[in-house]
Amino acid sequence: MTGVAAIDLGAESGRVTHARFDGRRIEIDVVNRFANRTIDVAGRPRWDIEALWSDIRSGLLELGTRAEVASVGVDSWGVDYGLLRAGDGALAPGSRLPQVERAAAGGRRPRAGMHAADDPLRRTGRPGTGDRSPRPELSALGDRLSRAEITALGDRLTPAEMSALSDRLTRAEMSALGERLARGEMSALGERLTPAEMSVLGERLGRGEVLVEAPPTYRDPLRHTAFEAAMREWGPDLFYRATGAQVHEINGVYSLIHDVRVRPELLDRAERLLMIPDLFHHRLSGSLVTEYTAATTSGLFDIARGTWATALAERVGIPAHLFPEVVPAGTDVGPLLLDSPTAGLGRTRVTAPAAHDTASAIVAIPDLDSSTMFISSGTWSLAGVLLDRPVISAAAQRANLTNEGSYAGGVRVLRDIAGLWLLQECRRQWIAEGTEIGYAELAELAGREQPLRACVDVDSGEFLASGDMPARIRAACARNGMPVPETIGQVTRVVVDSLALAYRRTVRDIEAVTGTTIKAVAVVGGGVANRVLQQATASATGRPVTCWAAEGTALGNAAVQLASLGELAGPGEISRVVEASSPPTRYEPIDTAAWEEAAHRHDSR
Ligand SMILES: C[C@H](O)[C@H](O)[C@@H](O)C(=O)CO
Repeated sequence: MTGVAAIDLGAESGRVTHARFDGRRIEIDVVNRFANRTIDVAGRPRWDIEALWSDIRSGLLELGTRAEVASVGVDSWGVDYGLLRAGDGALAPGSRLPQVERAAAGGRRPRAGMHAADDPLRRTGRPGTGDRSPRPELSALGDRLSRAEITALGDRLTPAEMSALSDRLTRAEMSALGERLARGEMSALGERLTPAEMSVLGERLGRGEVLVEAPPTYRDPLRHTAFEAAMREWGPDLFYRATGAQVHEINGVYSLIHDVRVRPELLDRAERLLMIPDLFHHRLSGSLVTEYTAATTSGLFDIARGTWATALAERVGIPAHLFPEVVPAGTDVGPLLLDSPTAGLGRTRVTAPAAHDTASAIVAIPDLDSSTMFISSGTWSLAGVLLDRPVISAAAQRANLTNEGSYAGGVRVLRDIAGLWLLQECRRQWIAEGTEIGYAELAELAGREQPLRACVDVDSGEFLASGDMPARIRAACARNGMPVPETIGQVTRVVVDSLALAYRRTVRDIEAVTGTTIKAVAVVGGGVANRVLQQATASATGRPVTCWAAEGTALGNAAVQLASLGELAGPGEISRVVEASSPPTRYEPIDTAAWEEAAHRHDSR
């Protein structure tokens, strides 16, 4: 039995899960579930990274008291990033890691996060001596010494010894040694290390890379204003053609452009940009890389060439040196470096899964091919197809279909649909008004209502921000001359029907833009629990719907980690295992004529 920790962070909530693989199926247990709240910083909503970190840390430590954890990896929502600055600027930005390409090419498990040509400190005895043999007596040393003794040893060790020990030291002990280094107490050490080795050691010693500020959120009204300004100044084509990414106000690139213009000192202080999941890989292992699927959601990554869109960045004033090395999903980014780890975390590796949550979610759909439209159903509904190449065209741009990277190659051509956010916000309002109600009850109430009485365009920008969603839905219905939903059940029914019609439009647009024929729909994620929505989806699209795991993102995250550990042989075997791990639920289209008519009525408005 192999166990890994799959950490899945959504816009509304996060969870540390324990995934146990018995050779046939993966069992997912939620260790802790926590809310993901934004904090107000100078009047702007920002992600509370410290709160998330503390929840992640306590979940992991708790899991380590009762299970052996072979690996841990984080996935999260896309588009958002954090800016890091080094303690005293010793980072060597931009130098790439040939062994990652070599490992990826040879299918071997890559090892990343180090900037020197090879991890000289990990294996060599004495730098520059050509002696590359490991020194067993040193790691044995690490095993024998107590923590206090290790700290005391700090200034007597050679670089190779330092590296052997660095795997065993907690972050606090690393920084203690780092301070010594900074005080020049160990200058002798400096003389023995090459600059690349010093930078590696600096990284491992956790030179206090800190977030320049709490990351901005995609619902920040200021990103909307920055988007409009960028569209006025450069127009959509510049961004779309350079990246193949949807031209959407949620993309992180627009907050960066705003900061370049309005707060240049912020960019001057920043050394590295990391996407949200990689901010946590950094906390867990000190790594300073970004995983590919996460990078492709930034609005700054050229999916066609597989590199950062540096020409676009320079054109809009974003310093290209911020861009980190990009590694494939499944990359080992280093040993877990938690302070006082619990027993089961002593040998844990940190592995970058398909770190964009949607990319992990579709790993949990068995045998996904281009004739099936996937829907990753959570705060957002990401509806699209998996193709072997990006689709970058005027038609795709008009339909605002984006291209995002996938695990083991392939491209997700999809649309961001506002999703269950509308229902989350309605529920938040009803609870604030004193009605405690759960999602299951909301679905049940909607199921009792007459379908298709009214619907709204869930993708119109009016529903992006938070605040009294039921009133905004009623206002939109009134504005469009539709019956205004009064009760909680009626409002929920409008959300359900409107989402199902949005999925129908997306089937039609994807077929038109990509030339594929969609024969079925596969849904994964928390939304599978809403049976009324899944039945409406089948009827609105006129296709059979198969629902897979509610915790599909965590399942996909874990499967990629297990493949990286050599427990699974890759996409084919992953399909077999996720199929065995989550029995599907199927829905067949009914009353399709009514949905056809409603769609025409709605689209003709
Ligand atoms: C803004 C959304 O979070 C993002 O576009 C989407 O891809 C996602 O990550 C949903 O979880």
